[in-house]
Amino acid sequence: MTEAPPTARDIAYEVLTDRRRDVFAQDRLDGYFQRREVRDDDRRLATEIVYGIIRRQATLDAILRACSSRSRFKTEAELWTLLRIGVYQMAMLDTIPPHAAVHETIEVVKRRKKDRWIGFANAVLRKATVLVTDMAADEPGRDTFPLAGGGFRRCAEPVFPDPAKDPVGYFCDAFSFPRWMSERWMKRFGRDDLHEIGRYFDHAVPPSLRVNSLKGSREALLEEFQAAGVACRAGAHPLSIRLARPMVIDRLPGFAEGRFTVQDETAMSAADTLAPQPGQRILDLCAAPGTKTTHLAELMRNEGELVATDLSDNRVRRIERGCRRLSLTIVNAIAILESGEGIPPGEFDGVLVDAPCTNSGVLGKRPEARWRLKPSDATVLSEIQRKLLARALERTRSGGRVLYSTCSIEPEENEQVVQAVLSGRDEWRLESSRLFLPGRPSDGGFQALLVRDA
Ligand SMILES: C[S@@+](CC[C@H](N)C(=O)[O-])C[C@H]1O[C@@H](n2cnc3c(N)ncnc32)[C@H](O)[C@@H]1O
Repeated sequence: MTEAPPTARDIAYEVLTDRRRDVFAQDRLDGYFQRREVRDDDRRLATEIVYGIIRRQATLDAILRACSSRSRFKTEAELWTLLRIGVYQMAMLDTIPPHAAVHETIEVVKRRKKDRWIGFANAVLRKATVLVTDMAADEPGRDTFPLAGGGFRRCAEPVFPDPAKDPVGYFCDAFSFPRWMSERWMKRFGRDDLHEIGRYFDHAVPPSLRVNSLKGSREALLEEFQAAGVACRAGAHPLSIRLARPMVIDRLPGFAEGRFTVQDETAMSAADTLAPQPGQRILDLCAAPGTKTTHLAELMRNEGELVATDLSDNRVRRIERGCRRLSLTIVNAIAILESGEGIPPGEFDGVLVDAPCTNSGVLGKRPEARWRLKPSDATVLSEIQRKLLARALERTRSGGRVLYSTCSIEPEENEQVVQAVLSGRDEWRLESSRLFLPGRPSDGGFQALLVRDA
C-alpha cells in the first residue's frame, strides 16, 4: 500500500518540531519538499502555517495561555507546537472553519500515535474556538489582535496587555515582537507608526520582479504574464512588476530567458542612485547573491567592467549563475578575504557597499530574524560596516561615487556609520541619504550616496 501524502498540518508539524536550530525554516521546508511528494495546495498552506507561526508565536501563545490549564513550560514542546498549529488556523486564516482546524490538528496527533495528547489538545483547541471570534475590530484593545491584511480580530475576553496602559506589552504580544525590540522601536517611532511597521512585518508580501531592461520592456513582460494568467500589476519602480501572491518563480514565463530578477522595490533604488554609466569600472563589494550586481550591469547596458566580490567561492558562483541567466558578460565575480585582499588593483568610478546588517528592515521576509537578533547586534555589525565603507572610499577615483546601503533601520548601522567614516575625509561629501520605513511602500532599509571631489 502506498503511503498517503502528508497534509499541510503534518508538514508544518514536522518542520516546526525539527530540532536543528541552525537550519532556517525555508531550508527545512525545501528539504521536506525534495524528500516527499506534496500537492501544490498543501505546499502553499504548509509554508503559510510555518512562517506564520514563527512570526506570530507570541500572539498565539497569549491566546493559548488563556485556553490552557498548563503553561507552555510545563507542556511538551511538540505538543505546544501542535496547539500553535491549531490556533494559527483559527486566528489568522479566514479560509478554515474552526471545527476543521481542530479536527485536522487532532488528526496529526492520531497519525503520530500520540494518543495521550488527544484529550488535552482537544480541550484547549475547543476553548480557543470560543475565545477567538470571527468579529472584526478597528482598534487595538485588550481583546483584539491585528490581522496581517488589515484591521483587528476580536477575542471573547481580554487576552492581551492594555494598549493604553502598557503599549509596549501590547505590541509584544498582539503583534508578536521581542520586548527589547518593541521598547526600542516604540520610543523611536511612536505607537501608530510602530503598529504599521509591525503589521507589515507580520505578513508575507508577494515578491516584486525587476525587468531586465536589456531584454525587453516592462509593458511587454506584463502583457506576456497577463496572457499566461499570472496575476500581477506594474509596481512603483519603473521596472518593477508586483505579483499578486507568492508564486513559484522559476515557472513564470521568461524566467529561463533572463527577462527578470526577483527584487524588492527599495533594493531596486540602490543601483539607480549609484547610477553607473556604460563603459565605467564599477565595484560591488558585498555582491552575493548578485541581485544588485545584475541591476548595475543592466544599467551599464552590459558595457564596461563590473567587479563583484564576496567572501566564498560558493557565494561567488551564485553571482555567476545569475549573470549567465540574464546574459550579462561584464561581471567579474571574485572571492576575496575579509580583509579585502583579492580585490583587483586600480581605482573605480563607483562602488556599491551593500553591507551585511541586522536585516531589521526586512523582518517579514526572514521570519526567524526577530527572535534571533540581540540588542547588541547593530553595534557589533557597525564595526564591520565602517571598515567596508572606508575600503570603498579608498578605492574610488576623484569625482567617483559610493552608495552605502543596508536592509537595516537602525541608526547605528546607517547614519552613524556614514558620519563616522566621513569624519576627517574632507574630499568626500554626503550627497543624499534616505531611510526607507518598512511598508512605505516596500522593504525597510537605508541608502546614502557619497561623492568624492573631482
Ligand atoms: C546584504 S548581503 C549582499 C546582498 C547583495 N548585494 C544582493 O543584492 O544580492 C551582504 C553580503 O556581504 C558579504 N560580506 C560580508 N563581509 C564581507 C567582506 N568583508 N567583504 C566582502 N563581502 C562581505 C556577505 O557574504 C553577504 O553576501
